[in-house]
Amino acid sequence: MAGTATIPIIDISAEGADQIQVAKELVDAAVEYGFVYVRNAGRDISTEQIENAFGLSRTLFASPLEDKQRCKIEKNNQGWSGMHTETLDPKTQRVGDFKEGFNFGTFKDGKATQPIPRSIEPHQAQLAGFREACHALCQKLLLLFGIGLQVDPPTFFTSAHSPAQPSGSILRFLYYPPPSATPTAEPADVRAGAHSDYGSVTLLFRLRGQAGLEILEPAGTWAPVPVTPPGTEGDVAPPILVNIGDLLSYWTNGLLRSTVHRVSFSSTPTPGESSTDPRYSIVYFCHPADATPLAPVPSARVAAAIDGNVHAGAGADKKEMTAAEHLKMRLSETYLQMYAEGKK
Ligand SMILES: O=C(O)CCC(=O)C(=O)O
Ligand SMILES: [Fe+2]
Repeated sequence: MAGTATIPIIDISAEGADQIQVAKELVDAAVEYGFVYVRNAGRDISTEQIENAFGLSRTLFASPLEDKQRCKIEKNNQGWSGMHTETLDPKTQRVGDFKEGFNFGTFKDGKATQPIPRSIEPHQAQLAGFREACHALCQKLLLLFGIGLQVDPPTFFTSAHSPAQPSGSILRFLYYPPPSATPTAEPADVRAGAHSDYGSVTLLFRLRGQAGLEILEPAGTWAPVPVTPPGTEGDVAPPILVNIGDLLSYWTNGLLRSTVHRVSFSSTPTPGESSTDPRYSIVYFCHPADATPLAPVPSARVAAAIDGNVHAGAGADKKEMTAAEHLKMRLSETYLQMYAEGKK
């Protein structure tokens, strides 16, 4: 598949896999690409759980508009965002993203702690379970990063991501209407503007056949990221796409790369994929506990990255802040309008 992104595929839960070797491969992928496919044999998150989550997403976005509007996104980053509400790349976008989103914060005793559309109220426990499974997978990845970077102790990142503490972690459903329903879209418009994610690690679930995601390669060209990369066609579910967010890149002095990506209407089609249908994706943005100071990571490899500054930008003008301060800084750039209104 010429032109498609080269992203390593790793099976972190294969029986008998050597965890040191897996950790090394994961770190190498994060340093070089910022993205990695985690092969999904249903061991970490079951196929049924993922299918159910996509089913709930369809139900949610098909809810009456008033019901979604009742749950509008607030400064806590939870709730529904309508078409064009979010502008991920304000410098280049003529108009906001052609998408709807719904951000779920925490659940308590299987119940949401925020307003949610009536249609999904009976299914809150399922959503809570899915969010928990996503967080557990992120913890597994964060432990592997600790091992692969020889952080002392290797649980340095996982302890900072305790699910019991308040954090910016968000489970997000996304719906991109079909181009036939967005006749005002111009050729240069995008379904989701170019951006890098804000947190530590992101999990992305996609559906076979639905194109659109592209990453910005070092040469400055956009490369499509197939849902089903070669060799995974026979897997029970497409691999889960994992990428490094700005916070983890910042925390590791830019050693782990936070790669810019977008969702376009017209990415070069990968065989078997198209952009003509509605597109659904599910994202889990994993963040450390709010109070976590983004202090130096006790790893010789990370420390060495300060001078080399492998990827300029992320860690370049480093000042110590907490995870919550880092998130606030990034959110205020995306929801310009909401934050401007707040300032009035
Ligand atoms: O929908 C997708 O495939 C990507 C979404 C994304 O990058 C995001 O929400 O941060
Ligand atoms: Fe993203």
